Amino acid sequence: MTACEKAAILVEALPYIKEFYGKTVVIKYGGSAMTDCSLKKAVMEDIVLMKYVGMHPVVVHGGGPDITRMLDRLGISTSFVNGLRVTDEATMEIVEMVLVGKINKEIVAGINDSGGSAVGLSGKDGKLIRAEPIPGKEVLGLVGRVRDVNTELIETLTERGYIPVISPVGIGDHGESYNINADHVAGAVASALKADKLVLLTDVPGILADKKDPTSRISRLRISEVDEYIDCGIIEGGMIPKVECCVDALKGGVGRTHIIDGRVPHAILLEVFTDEGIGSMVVKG
Ligand SMILES: Nc1ncnc2c1ncn2[C@@H]1O[C@H](COP(=O)(O)OP(=O)(O)O)[C@@H](O)[C@H]1O
Ligand SMILES: CC(=O)N[C@@H](CCC(=O)OP(=O)(O)O)C(=O)O
Repeated sequence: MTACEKAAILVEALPYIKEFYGKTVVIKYGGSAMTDCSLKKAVMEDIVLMKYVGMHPVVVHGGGPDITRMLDRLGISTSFVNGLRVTDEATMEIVEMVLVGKINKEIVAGINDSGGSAVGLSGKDGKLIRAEPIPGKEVLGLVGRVRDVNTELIETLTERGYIPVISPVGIGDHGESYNINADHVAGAVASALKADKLVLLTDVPGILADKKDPTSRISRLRISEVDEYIDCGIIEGGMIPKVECCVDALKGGVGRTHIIDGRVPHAILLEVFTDEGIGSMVVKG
């Protein structure tokens, strides 16, 4: 690549840097996209770069595959209903250990190693994510939904130059833990902060019309089309909470929502700073 071409790439980013200067971008980093080390490093670098050009990235992470691996090792069986893990007390203990104790600290260390200052928080810290059981879903046990987000804590950190990294474990009225799908937490955090963008990183090129065909990406999906896609089974499993979270976020005042392929190196940079629209956008209407 010539020096001129390199400069052209930097200049292409200029309008986006200007547009998002001082704006909040919530990034959901899903367990399925946490595969190899170089990809993880690229995600950390993208987040740190966003911070240094004046945006306020806020990270919400998942870790479903790691939780499942740990439950397997301990001989605890696990199951999902519409993408949500059925969570009894023994499962909750492992969910919290893996998400808060392991994955959160790995991401914090990775961001710090790439030159940022990350602060790891579970939903219990500063009552960040107050949660309650999902009505009518008793079968899911300790799975919760977000009742309230302590935005002041997040804003205090971001304004002082820190990058908050949030685990999707909520706190109930009596200090009890709730397992919340990380997509739902990301959507609720983005809405509460009135974020400009919500970016969900996962392990597929976006919402696919045919899950077996990676070229069948739907680049824009309107809110009004979502139920039909879920009812006919095109969107299923782990993609359901993702799309629902985009819908809730848009209704909650978030500017744009994107589901992108975290297996593409520097997918966040491509999404935020270039003209290339990657992944799927869920839009109003
Ligand atoms: N229509 C669809 N398009 C793409 N992926 C889909 C679709 N329906 C279901 N999926 C599944 O959703 C998965 C992503 O959700 P999940 O595994 O929970 O990811 P993450 O850990 O990133 O939250 C994909 O790997 C895919 O198997
Ligand atoms: C209720 C529920 O399903 N909680 C999720 C929390 C982690 C998560 O959401 O991880 P991903 O983003 O990697 O899927 C779970 O137990 O797997």
